[in-house]
Amino acid sequence: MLELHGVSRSFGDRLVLDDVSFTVGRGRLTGFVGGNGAGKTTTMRIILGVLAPHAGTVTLDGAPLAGAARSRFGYMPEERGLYPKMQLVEHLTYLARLHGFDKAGAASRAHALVEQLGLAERAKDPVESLSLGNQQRAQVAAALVHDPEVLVLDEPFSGLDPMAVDVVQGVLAERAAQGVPVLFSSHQLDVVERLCDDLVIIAGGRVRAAGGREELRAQHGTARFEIVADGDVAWLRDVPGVLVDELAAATAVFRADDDVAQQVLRTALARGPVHAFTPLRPSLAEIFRDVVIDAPEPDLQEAAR
Ligand SMILES: Nc1ncnc2c1ncn2[C@@H]1O[C@H](COP(=O)(O)OP(=O)(O)OP(=O)(O)O)[C@@H](O)[C@H]1O
Repeated sequence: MLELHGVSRSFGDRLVLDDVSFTVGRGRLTGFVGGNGAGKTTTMRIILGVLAPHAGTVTLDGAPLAGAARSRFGYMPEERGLYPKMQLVEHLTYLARLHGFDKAGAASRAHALVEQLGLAERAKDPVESLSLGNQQRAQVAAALVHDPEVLVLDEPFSGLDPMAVDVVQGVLAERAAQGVPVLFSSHQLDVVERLCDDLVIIAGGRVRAAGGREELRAQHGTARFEIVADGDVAWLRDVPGVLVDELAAATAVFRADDDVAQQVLRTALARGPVHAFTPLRPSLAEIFRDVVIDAPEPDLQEAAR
């Protein structure tokens, strides 16, 4: 397990990370979500050891990270950095050589990755001639070239079409299934919602929520239910503790706590057949609004003084 504990960092007198703590479990795809300037890249650079924290620790399975341990990390930085003139497969072979693979091993690794990321037909193309989406896939391949023990990816899904998202997600999920902690940042809440097991939501340099996707859905947002009955369900309006959001003849969406919802179901069944009764979990966008937008912005600069 990769763990950040109490990580803080300032630039000049600007505090940009404030007591950031979270874990990235083995076998879990962890999405790191936050708006522009929230502190995602800074956090990732600290994990990688590119930037030093001013306070706090980063550990892997409880052990502090030395340089050698980090050489087993795979990182896809925000600023994409492949040599534009180099052929894709040649480039990946070169990177594998830098990581200590022998010539044959490096070439076979490069070919396997090109294949896995759906770039086989582009293998001999110079990197600069690839479409943006394919360059992005190439960057993911570059982060994976040495079979890393931990994967940290800054916006790996940005600019990808839905098919490419699935390809990259498949590759990351496979690494996660092998026990690799995988942390990726994203602005695309719908993508994160679909792909990740765990979530870390950061805003203004502070972690606002972290945990399993389902756990967070259960904790945040209002519990809502949809009911589809046989006859009119307008009677719902008169049930104490029920707030009807939508009503159309035999279908309604309402808010209520779990006990009241169960009572509604019993009442509905006593009245006639119920075709569907579904808890509607809040979407990630709703949770994000709940924990980020609705929460008062902490005055980090004040806290830094
Ligand atoms: N080297 C630096 N010097 C000064 N300020 C910096 C530096 N790097 C980052 N910052 C500031 O730290 C804050 C967090 O930036 P960071 O890049 O970590 O955010 P982010 O969540 O990755 O944002 P984005 O989604 O826009 O990439 C920002 O206000 C940024 O301006």
